Amino acid sequence: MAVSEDSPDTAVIAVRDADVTLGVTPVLRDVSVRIEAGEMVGLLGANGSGKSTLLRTIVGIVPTRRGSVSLFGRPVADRAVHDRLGYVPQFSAEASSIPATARETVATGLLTARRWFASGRDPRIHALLADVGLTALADRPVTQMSGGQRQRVMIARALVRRPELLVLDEPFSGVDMATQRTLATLLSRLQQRGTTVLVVLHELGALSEHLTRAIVLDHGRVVHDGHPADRPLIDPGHDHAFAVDQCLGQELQP
Ligand SMILES: Nc1ncnc2c1ncn2[C@@H]1O[C@H](COP(=O)(O)OP(=O)(O)OP(=O)(O)O)[C@@H](O)[C@H]1O
Repeated sequence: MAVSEDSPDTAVIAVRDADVTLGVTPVLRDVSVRIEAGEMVGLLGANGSGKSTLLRTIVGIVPTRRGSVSLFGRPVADRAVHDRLGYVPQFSAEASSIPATARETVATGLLTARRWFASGRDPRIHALLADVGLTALADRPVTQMSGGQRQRVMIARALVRRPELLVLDEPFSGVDMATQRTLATLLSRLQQRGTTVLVVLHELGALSEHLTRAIVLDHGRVVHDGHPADRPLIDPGHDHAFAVDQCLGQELQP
């Protein structure tokens, strides 16, 4: 979605004309994305299309070479916005090596520069473990959990400081269909309570009926941005028709 330079900054996420290069590889090209409060947006695209890089750019881990990112109307470099943000990276990158129980892992979400100690007995942690259906496994080491259980621990950890914006990178990856439905219901409940959700997906899957918008990336560019139920006819000769069709299952124009 194009964003004009002088539009007011009411968006929870505003990425403007962003180029991102990793090493010498251009990964994102001229990306503009605007997400308003209370939306639940799916970010889709083939492997290597730049989804994780865009998420990392949005949370301030990866810098833009050109363009800008703001959260809640402030530059992403402003540390104040990070208190309002929960980020769940792809679980294999973080959770699989954590030598801690579910309770301890969720408690680390309370750590801040000002508060070095977080008790695993904090009532918030108990409530969040119940929300994600892990009360019975609270004292099990994360390393002994299934992929879906680890995802739920990491989501609970991201929620412990009650973020207004929750950003998740492929939370359904390696997760069985029943757990995907549980996670989809959880995310939908959060959205109904007012949390803005941005989630990287390989396919619309269990979240399709809950998304307010689907954004498709192809080779580092936004090639579709609309409601998941939108079925625009796409010229099959269009450069990005295949990518959009693969992600959204749309009818191509004969
Ligand atoms: N550190 C890096 N240095 C150079 N290129 C990188 C680096 N990290 C990722 N890339 C490249 O950037 C491109 C986008 O990667 P990214 O992980 O953002 O894609 P993705 O859409 O999330 O893929 P997947 O669905 O496989 O997770 C890929 O071509 C990848 O090889």
